[in-house]
Amino acid sequence: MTYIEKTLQLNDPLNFWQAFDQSDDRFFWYGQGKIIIGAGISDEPDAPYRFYWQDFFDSEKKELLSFKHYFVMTEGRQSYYYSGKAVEILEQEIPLKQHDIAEEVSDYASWQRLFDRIMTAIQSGQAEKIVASRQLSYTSPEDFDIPSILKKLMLSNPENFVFAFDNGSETFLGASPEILVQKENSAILSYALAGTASKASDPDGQMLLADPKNKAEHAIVVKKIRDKMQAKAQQVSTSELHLMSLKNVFHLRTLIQAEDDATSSLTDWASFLHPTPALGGEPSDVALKLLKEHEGYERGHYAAPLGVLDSEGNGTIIVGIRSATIKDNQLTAYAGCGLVAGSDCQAEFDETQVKLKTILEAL
Ligand SMILES: C=C(O[C@@H]1C=C(C(=O)O)C=C[C@H]1O)C(=O)O
Repeated sequence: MTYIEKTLQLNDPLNFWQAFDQSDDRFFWYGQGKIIIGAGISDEPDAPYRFYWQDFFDSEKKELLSFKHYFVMTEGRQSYYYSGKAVEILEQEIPLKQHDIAEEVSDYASWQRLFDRIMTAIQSGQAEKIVASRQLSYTSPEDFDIPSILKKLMLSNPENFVFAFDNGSETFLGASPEILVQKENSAILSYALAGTASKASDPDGQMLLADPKNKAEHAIVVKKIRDKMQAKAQQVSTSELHLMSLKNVFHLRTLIQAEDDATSSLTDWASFLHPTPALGGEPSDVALKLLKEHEGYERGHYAAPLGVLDSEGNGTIIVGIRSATIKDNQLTAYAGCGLVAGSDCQAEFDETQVKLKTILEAL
């Protein structure tokens, strides 16, 4: 083992994030009671964790990164793993900041154009479902404060996975509710997460659970993930359809599980399942081609696989939704939703507005 372990007792784990130079690559992960922070790229073969990311469209663009320094917090116990020289972690109060953001210009006209294109493809039978998205830009008079945003994301979204990847020049961060694939030895799990209602209009989610359009949209995702899992693993099972309750929305969720003794790696699984019809569409090739041509921006990390693997190769890969890219005082946020026959342009736009709140409420 080239890593040395030291016990820490930080009042705020974000002090670890802060301890590294702005030019160091860093990643942050919070989910299922665990916090993992990595800093300073390393080529050590025996890192305790590795961080994975993949581009949304370009499957060749992906990386599995190891770091020199790790902060790991599980069940209240904190460890610092380092290879080389330890860095002193100073304890400071990390204040919650309120950013004074300038309103974005309305993009409804371009949303309507994209919506019309997609609905034409759906109505002519070329596709069953296509997930359209928006990119919005915001400016703050001061640089955005990443630790403050991460803290707010964790406080408001305990059910989500909060993540950040800082490549030394910009930060991609968010609070995603959606597991693309989780692996615990031979046990594989994926979420079919599609179908959304705002809590403001459907306070207990019962309208969503009974809604035929949302259920049909959801069923497309379940079928695709289940069929794909069946091609690669045994004992594929699906849970009952149920609600996932988040801060501002409910989603329809079905858990899909399988046993894989054939030793496909977690990252193989991620590349195999991505993009599910929850983020791309069905058929996938038709949806991706249309999105590439007409969405009007490059998705990059948005809706793309991103996650953490331990030294045994077990871990969790989520999709980078409810997310934003931040560079200094500029922020670009993303939100999308699935379009199917019967979708309404204004209602879908409103759904993306509610999804954007995950990021906007953390600023
Ligand atoms: C595309 C996004 O979310 C996805 C789309 C959903 C939907 O259309 O109902 C629900 C959850 C996610 O799979 C997003 O948040 O940007």
